[in-house]
Amino acid sequence: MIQAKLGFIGAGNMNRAIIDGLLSAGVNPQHIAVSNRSEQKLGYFADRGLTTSTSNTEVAALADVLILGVKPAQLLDVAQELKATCAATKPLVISVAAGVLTEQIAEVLGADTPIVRAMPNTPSTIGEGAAGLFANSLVNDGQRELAKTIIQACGIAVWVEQESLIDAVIAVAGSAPAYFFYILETMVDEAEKLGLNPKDAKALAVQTCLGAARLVQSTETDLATLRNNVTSPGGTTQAALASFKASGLDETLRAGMQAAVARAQEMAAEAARGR
Ligand SMILES: NC(=O)C1=CN([C@@H]2O[C@H](COP(=O)(O)OP(=O)(O)OC[C@H]3O[C@@H](n4cnc5c(N)ncnc54)[C@H](OP(=O)(O)O)[C@@H]3O)[C@@H](O)[C@H]2O)C=CC1
Ligand SMILES: O=C(O)[C@@H]1CCC=N1
Repeated sequence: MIQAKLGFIGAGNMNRAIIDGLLSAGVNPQHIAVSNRSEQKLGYFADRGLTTSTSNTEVAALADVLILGVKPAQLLDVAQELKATCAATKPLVISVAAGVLTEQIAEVLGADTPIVRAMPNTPSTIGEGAAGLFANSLVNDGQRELAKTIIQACGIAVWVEQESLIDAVIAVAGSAPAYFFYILETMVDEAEKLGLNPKDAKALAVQTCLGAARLVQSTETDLATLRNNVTSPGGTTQAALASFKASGLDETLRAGMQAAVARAQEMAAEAARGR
């Protein structure tokens, strides 16, 4: 189990999801400290036995691993605030921010800073996260293992060897829970319009989503074959899929993922301009 002291900067949605995942995985709450600029969100963590503070430097001073979970636009200012503390304590830095490059963080914290960029997602909160990790050249093998252990406690994690691939991870995992929630919202709404009551509509749509995902995970059978197994020739599924195709669903999904990547690239430029 993780013995390192973990310091989380930012108590928002993503850091909270990681902390929830770590606590469910059995990480000692006394090994976790969390800061947030406003006090309100810290009560949740204090109630669970974590050290909390509105001072980022106070939390950073306690940390072997510092997880930066503020919004991208705030990340480099927060790094500036933490620079002196990090110079003294030399933590492994993990940034979960979309768009902000390790090089940009190192420009603020110092060129000798080991930095991992993690791109997790919010199902981490129930140990079902999917994350990508990239390490700069200062991260040693032990730190790589530690970073992966922390993120994997909340789900699965894969290393990418080029930082630009973190943007692909954003498109397929970081942002992607929202795509599925959006699809489910539409499916539930339409099922209601077709006459099902809201409770049954949601239960059926959500269980189908879960069942389909679990079926994929449980078998070597490829996705296209699993799809074909549902699609009787001349039947209802074929009619639905033909309608999706005719209205350009494939291109729509691809364009959405590309838009996520393009936005991540813009955010890196914005972070650079903001300083
Ligand atoms: N949400 C997601 O699904 C994912 C998010 N990410 C990344 O995670 C990061 C956080 O996103 P998310 O959790 O959604 O955002 P949230 O707005 O929920 O959380 C950000 C938190 O940072 C706090 N904060 C802001 N400035 C400071 C500061 N100077 N010092 C201390 N705390 C501060 C905010 O406090 P306050 O409440 O007082 O404003 C807020 O609680 C982003 O960089 C995002 O790119 C990555 C993958 C997925
Ligand atoms: O929407 C965002 O920018 C963040 C990054 C991935 C998920 N949420």
